[in-house]
Amino acid sequence: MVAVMQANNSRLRLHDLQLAQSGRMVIEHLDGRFLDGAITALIGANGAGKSTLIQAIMGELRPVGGKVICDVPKERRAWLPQQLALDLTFPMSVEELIMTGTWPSHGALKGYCAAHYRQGREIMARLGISHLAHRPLGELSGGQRQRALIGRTLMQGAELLLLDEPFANVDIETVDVLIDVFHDMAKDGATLVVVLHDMEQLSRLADEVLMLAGGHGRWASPKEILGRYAGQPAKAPRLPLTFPDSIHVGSA
Ligand SMILES: Nc1ncnc2c1ncn2[C@@H]1O[C@H](COP(=O)(O)OP(=O)(O)OP(=O)(O)O)[C@@H](O)[C@H]1O
Repeated sequence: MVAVMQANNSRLRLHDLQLAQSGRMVIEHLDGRFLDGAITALIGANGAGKSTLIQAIMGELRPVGGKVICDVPKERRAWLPQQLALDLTFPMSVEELIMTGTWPSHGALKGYCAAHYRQGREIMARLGISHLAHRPLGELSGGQRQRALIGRTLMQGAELLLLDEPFANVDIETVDVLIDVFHDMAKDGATLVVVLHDMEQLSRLADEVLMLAGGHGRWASPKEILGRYAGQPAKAPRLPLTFPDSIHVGSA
């Protein structure tokens, strides 16, 4: 567990960040910081650049200008793509998947000690999947699979967790369990960045919001965003392609 940070601390900062895909600019001159011990919702219309920003934070996409400054060690960073992007057909059980969370810091070849197995069992109990420990991943429901994947990030002791639509294809009970787990991770000092499209989930989860539109980013409080989009269907808010003037613009 990491120590709880002061609210104004940040181990993840963006400085004049400019990102492109295949030579086309996607994000221009983005500044700001993600608070430690907080959950930031990353929102924007399809194609606004949410996944592009996450790729850059993970170091998988080189900025064309500016930089991402991340003080979280690589072995404590976790990135969970959209479920559809994952191939979970390989023969591995839930427990085996969760234990791989030790690999980034412990290595893949050393094997596991009793303490690792104990921790793995505690994590499965916390996520309500103890009964699935020996179930192959390919035989899980969407919600069960998502709990197992989050279990792996807990085993890793992730201090920076990037999640791309973590509640897509997930049952309501799993949403409740995962929201509690994410809040607990933030309380322990982790930095969470969550791509969301659902305003109800945003209201339950987010401490702050980064909205992307038209190549630019705006920082806002959940209250401001919810005030503006409250009247829209929770599942399909029409997020703007450009910014409404009344959204407060935060600073780095
Ligand atoms: N590998 C790629 N090659 C070329 N263009 C890309 C690539 N990946 C993304 N893009 C383009 O970059 C822009 C931003 O895409 P990105 O996937 O970051 O958006 P997003 O906000 O995550 O969208 P969605 O909500 O649909 O997941 C889009 O115009 C997209 O077509």
